[in-house]
Amino acid sequence: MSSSRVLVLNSGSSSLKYQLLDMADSSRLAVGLVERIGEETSRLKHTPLTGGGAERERTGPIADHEAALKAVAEELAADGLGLDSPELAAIGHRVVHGGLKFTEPTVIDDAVLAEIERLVPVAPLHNPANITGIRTAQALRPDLPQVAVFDTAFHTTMPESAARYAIDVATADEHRVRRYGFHGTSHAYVSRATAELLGKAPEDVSVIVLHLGNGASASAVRGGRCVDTSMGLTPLEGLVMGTRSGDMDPAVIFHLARVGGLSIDEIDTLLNKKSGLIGLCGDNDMREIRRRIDEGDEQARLAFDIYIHRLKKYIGAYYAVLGRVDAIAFTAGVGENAAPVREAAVAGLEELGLAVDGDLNAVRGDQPRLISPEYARVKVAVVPTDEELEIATQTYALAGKNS
Ligand SMILES: Nc1ncnc2c1ncn2[C@@H]1O[C@H](COP(=O)(O)OP(=O)(O)O)[C@@H](O)[C@H]1O
Ligand SMILES: CC(=O)OP(=O)(O)O
Ligand SMILES: [Mg+2]
Repeated sequence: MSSSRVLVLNSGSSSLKYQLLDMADSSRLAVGLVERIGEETSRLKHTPLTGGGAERERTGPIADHEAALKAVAEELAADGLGLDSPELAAIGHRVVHGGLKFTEPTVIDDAVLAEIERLVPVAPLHNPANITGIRTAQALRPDLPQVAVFDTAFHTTMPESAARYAIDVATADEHRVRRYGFHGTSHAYVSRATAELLGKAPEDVSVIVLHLGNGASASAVRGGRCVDTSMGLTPLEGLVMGTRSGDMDPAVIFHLARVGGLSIDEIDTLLNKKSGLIGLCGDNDMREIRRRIDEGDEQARLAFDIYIHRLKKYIGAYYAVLGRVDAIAFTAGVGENAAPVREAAVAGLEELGLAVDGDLNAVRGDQPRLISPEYARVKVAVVPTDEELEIATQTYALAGKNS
């Protein structure tokens, strides 16, 4: 029997997203999500996409990522798609921080795992969950190749002028302090798909990608290579996010510690989990924020305006970094769905050749599409990201064929 299936695991700080794909035709066999891991109200939503089974849900406490993956394995087994299947060729893991060492997808062995572990201090929300996912998957299928696909890999092409902070070089080098960038799998996929939408080769286009999910980042991509991105040492820098502050004067931290009396851990939690949209208005879901704005809520309005102001600054900055821009691509939950965000981010940039057509912007869909008017010199696009398909493709290319 040929083995062409790949299981993709994307472990977040409190969630586990997964997809089982058949790489013979890149089709999805099952997809699902475990949310609120570690809380009393965990929820597993499993959707089989083959064999006509219906969507299923489990609620109740799921203590950690190990328990979550075991529950996922049970759901898959119930559909005859269990992890013990000989058709499974490999397991692909999204790993958020790969430092500078990992520039390509990598088959995981003990040394690779140790390196991912060493990077925990610079990705405290993400790498520990990734490691648990890998260990649990290894225990379930020790014979299978497990592949790490790194968020940071695509950004390793950034020039030193973009990657370095302007701090003492010896200190920076000693502690590996530099800008790594994240969401790279998405930036790579979306920049390529945008070139395709324009009918051009990736080598021939310059694109600004705006990945606006709960975490959010922008990137400047020239000829298929990343030249700058908004996230830094950790996924805290850059745009305003669902719960993260993005850019601010680093002296805010000293002030909060010295004058406010907050501990470093408290400030870490404040900036990573209680800031951004949720800190500004109490909600991190753009749907809810738009609903409140429609009802005249001033706090939601201001949160939205701050979010847009930052986004616009990055569009301008990356326009300048690239010098010439062929397209701006909006992606991820907010970028793909929130027409008012796209409209507001581009408003007033006509002098830069940028415009959004109201009717095209209002169209919903899951295919890449242009939303700029015919005359716009710089195209504006909505390009749905597919990190899982990209991870599966890379995993299968590396490990699938030999198994
Ligand atoms: N229909 C919609 N309209 C506006 N925003 C949406 C819509 N659907 C999802 N979102 C936004 O997308 C976010 C989730 O994006 P996603 O890319 O799935 O994030 P992550 O991968 O970081 O969990 C939600 O928090 C919400 O703000
Ligand atoms: C790196 C990062 O911010 O990831 P996510 O958006 O999944 O939190
Ligand atoms: Mg995401």
